[in-house]
Amino acid sequence: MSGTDVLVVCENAALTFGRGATAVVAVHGADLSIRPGDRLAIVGPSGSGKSSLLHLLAGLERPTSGTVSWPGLDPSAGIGLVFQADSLVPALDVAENTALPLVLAGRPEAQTRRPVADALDLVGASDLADRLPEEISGGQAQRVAVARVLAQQPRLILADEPTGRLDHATGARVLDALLTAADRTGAALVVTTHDPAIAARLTVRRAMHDGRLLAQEDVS
Ligand SMILES: Nc1ncnc2c1ncn2[C@@H]1O[C@H](COP(=O)(O)OP(=O)(O)OP(=O)(O)O)[C@@H](O)[C@H]1O
Repeated sequence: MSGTDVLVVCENAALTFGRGATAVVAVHGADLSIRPGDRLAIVGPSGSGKSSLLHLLAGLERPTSGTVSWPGLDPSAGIGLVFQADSLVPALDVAENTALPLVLAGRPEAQTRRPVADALDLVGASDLADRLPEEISGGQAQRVAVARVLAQQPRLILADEPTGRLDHATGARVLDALLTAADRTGAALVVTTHDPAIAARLTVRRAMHDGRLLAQEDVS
């Protein structure tokens, strides 16, 4: 595989918040490459640095030292982020919420219908299209949040604790949606989780502990 097939590369990438005595090293020099088709779980307890690492991969934070680069990807267009917190707009129905990033990017509404319908279908939420966020469950809302990312057809999906606040069965369904979508679109998928059962469903797992990304445990 050539170098430009690599979507994102972290080389000794570190992220420190604050300075001096109160500085917190959220990520110690992390080395990581993500390629098309990868299915990676970053596993660790609360505060271990998982979100911080994901933010580096997304380009939302700049490394304090080391580098993060995207040789085979335009990070402003090719990355889809699924956040843990509820992020649906209450006044918009499910279809409008799913279309929102495309509309904000300037796509005419008529051209959003197909990708929105496809994305809702992929997560099994087509029947919710006309409902408002207050009319759906937390698990359904999280699947819609996944659909909203899928509608943008990202080549790299970064999901930060997408199942964190859901019961086990609902969380498994959200993960099903992410895995199915990644398989069908060929996207790479990175999921952070503290749940070993969720991590077990990804192909490769890497543990994080006190900001350190530990060696790979490849289960494929
Ligand atoms: N904006 C910030 N300013 C200061 N410290 C921060 C900031 N963001 C994170 N931290 C600190 O960095 C460390 C890693 O936090 P991070 O959120 O990356 O961990 P996490 O593993 O994702 O935790 P959780 O599962 O609870 O979200 C923690 O000590 C946290 O308090």
